[in-house]
Amino acid sequence: MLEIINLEKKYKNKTILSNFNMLLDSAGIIFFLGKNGAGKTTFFNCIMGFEDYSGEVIKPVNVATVFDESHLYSNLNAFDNIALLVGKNLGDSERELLLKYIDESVLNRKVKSYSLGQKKILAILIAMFTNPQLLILDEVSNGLDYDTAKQVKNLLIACKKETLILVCGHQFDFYNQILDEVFVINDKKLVQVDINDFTDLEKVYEKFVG
Ligand SMILES: Nc1ncnc2c1ncn2[C@@H]1O[C@H](COP(=O)(O)OP(=O)(O)OP(=O)(O)O)[C@@H](O)[C@H]1O
Repeated sequence: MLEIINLEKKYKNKTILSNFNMLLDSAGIIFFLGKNGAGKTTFFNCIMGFEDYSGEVIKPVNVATVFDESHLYSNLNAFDNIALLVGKNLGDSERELLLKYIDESVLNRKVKSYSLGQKKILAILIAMFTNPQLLILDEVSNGLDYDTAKQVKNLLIACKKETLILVCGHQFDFYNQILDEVFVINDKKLVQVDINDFTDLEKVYEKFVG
């Protein structure tokens, strides 16, 4: 599903990511842990092809990403956003999923009136409606209250059954219970954590970064 071979990223002469290798061949949530400036977004940008790099990225054809909510059309309602950004009519199950997470009265309002959580949920749903084999979510847990975080977690659990989802973020509680694999990006290197030894992200941080 996703293979990274000897990926290296430099900005001018400064190496940010060195000799990254990774093979992910099944669906699930893959968490990338790293302190501020470790290179998580840069790695995601390389995978998406938004940055140049050396090495190889072998990825599925259909990849979706949610970096923030800025791509939503704020003067349009959710249905018009979906029509423009997904480019197809929703099927019954997709419509059901949409209504499960956002009330119809909200969906009919312009996106600029949405809460941050409603925008995030809509952005993730729009990404999912494009049927990606690979979904990349950069810091999707930022700024969510307890209930919205729970909703987004449930949505990700529903999505991860069939989709490979790469995530990063600093709210460890949010990710502890939903992740399937953990990688650490630290000191320019990518290290996979043995999931059999995994207890929680705080401990991984202390062991690999702190
Ligand atoms: N366009 C750029 N030019 C030069 N350096 C850059 C550029 N973009 C990112 N960097 C540097 O690359 C390093 C990695 O940044 P990146 O944003 O990938 O980190 P991050 O792990 O996502 O951090 P955070 O958790 O704070 O979001 C940082 O030192 C950053 O300053």
